[in-house]
Amino acid sequence: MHKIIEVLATREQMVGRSQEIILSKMEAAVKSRNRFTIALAGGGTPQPIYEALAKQDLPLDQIHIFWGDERYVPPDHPDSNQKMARSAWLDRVNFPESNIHPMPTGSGNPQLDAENHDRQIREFFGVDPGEFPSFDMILLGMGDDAHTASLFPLTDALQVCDRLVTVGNKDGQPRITFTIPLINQADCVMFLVAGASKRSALAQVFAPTGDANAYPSRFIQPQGELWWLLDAAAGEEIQKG
Ligand SMILES: O=C1O[C@H](COP(=O)(O)O)[C@@H](O)[C@H](O)[C@H]1O
Repeated sequence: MHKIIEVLATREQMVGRSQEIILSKMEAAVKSRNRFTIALAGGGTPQPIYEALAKQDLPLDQIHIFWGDERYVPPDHPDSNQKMARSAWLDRVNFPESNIHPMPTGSGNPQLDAENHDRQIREFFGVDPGEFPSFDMILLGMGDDAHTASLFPLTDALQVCDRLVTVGNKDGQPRITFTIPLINQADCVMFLVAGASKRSALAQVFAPTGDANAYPSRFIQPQGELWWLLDAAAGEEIQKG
């Protein structure tokens, strides 16, 4: 793993820097494999990044969009991560619908939806059960409790290591989420963390030792690059060392 931490003075600079990194990973993947696979994060932090990407001239036919987690709500629900990314980016440009791979949330059975999406991802990448595909890039946020994707502290999802997708548990509410081994198989994982409310979780995640079950972002140790892009409000202490 190659870990890079950058603290940007403002949230706007963080947006600019993340866009730069996404575009350079996209260009490299399209050049070498004719395809760029990216999993998006939900929450408030990445929205301006998606809005900025919507203004770029991108090779849309070669970009495949997935999500690292999803709230268990219909796709047009205000809490839906898919809805946020569609309104901020995907619906603003001419994205081929067949390149958009949302997490299903419609069966009424979160376990079944997780299994179906697991199979969809395997079919897309052509991998057998027991194998983990490598996304070119996975974007992640981090909550004030150090959760990432929908991997919440002290929940069963943290122990799942034989599947790509599982059911997360946010205060008793189901979510659909990538598993830790799927995230860790990525070529590049980029955390986007902004705001002073994230400081204490960041201190726990960056501490030399600690309990990853209590601070799940500690589990994220990809085989490729790990970027932490922080704004100054979140990263003040980290910057001081
Ligand atoms: O619930 C979620 O929260 C995290 C963090 O969101 P943020 O608003 O603090 O940036 C997000 O990464 C995740 O995708 C989302 O479902």
